[in-house]
Amino acid sequence: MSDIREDAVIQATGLGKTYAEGSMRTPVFDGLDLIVRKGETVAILGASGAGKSTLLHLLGGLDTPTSGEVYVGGQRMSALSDAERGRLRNRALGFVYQFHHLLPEFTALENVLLPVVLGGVSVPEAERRAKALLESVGLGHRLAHKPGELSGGERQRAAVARALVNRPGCVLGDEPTGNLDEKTAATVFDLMLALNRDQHTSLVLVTHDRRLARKLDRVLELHEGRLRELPPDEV
Ligand SMILES: Nc1ncnc2c1ncn2[C@@H]1O[C@H](COP(=O)(O)OP(=O)(O)OP(=O)(O)O)[C@@H](O)[C@H]1O
Repeated sequence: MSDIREDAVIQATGLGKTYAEGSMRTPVFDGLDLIVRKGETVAILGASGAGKSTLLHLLGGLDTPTSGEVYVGGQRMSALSDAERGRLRNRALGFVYQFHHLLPEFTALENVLLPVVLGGVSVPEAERRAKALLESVGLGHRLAHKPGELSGGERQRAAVARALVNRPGCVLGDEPTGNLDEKTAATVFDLMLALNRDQHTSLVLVTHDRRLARKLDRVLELHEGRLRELPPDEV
């Protein structure tokens, strides 16, 4: 039985993934250990195909490991039913992707509201929270705009607000600014860091951009199936 740390929002032990389709097997990594502490920010770097998205999916309970375990808020993901895992994900984790995944027919406010209402919070309280968050990401004047009526940076900021609305312990971002121009990417990245400081939400962000990665507390590199912490002068 591995040591499960109390200050970990996410902990992975001996994590391995091999994709298997018919007779084709694609080993990605094996035996990875990772601890994300409360309030900590972690960058994951690695070449294309190194397994960064795979790792993030496993940490977020969106895919099942071939070996090892993931603990979210101290709960072993593999011990939960699909429904329990879904509830834990909705409560304890937020997700931001390269493409915003906002629902096109809903306004910015409704998009941010959805996860809270699904989490069982009353509508007035959910609305209060969603509005406050949209204001803090600079979208207080765009509540009634649908995604198609927002700029790329505004859509990503709305996606960040949606990821944070259930006050998760950790936000997992897969290239959250990868689809934005350099300046907007830096703005959205800095915004995520500011929210991390205000709300002590941990961040695990996959990025190709070393300059952005340097802003985080720790930088890990996934290379040939191993996860290595880079010293600051190597980032
Ligand atoms: N569903 C799948 N079935 C089989 N192989 C897969 C599957 N998904 C990913 N892979 C393979 O696993 C490896 C890791 O993929 P992953 O998407 O995690 O890489 P990545 O580091 O996120 O890459 P990128 O930076 O290009 O997005 C790749 O070689 C990929 O081809």
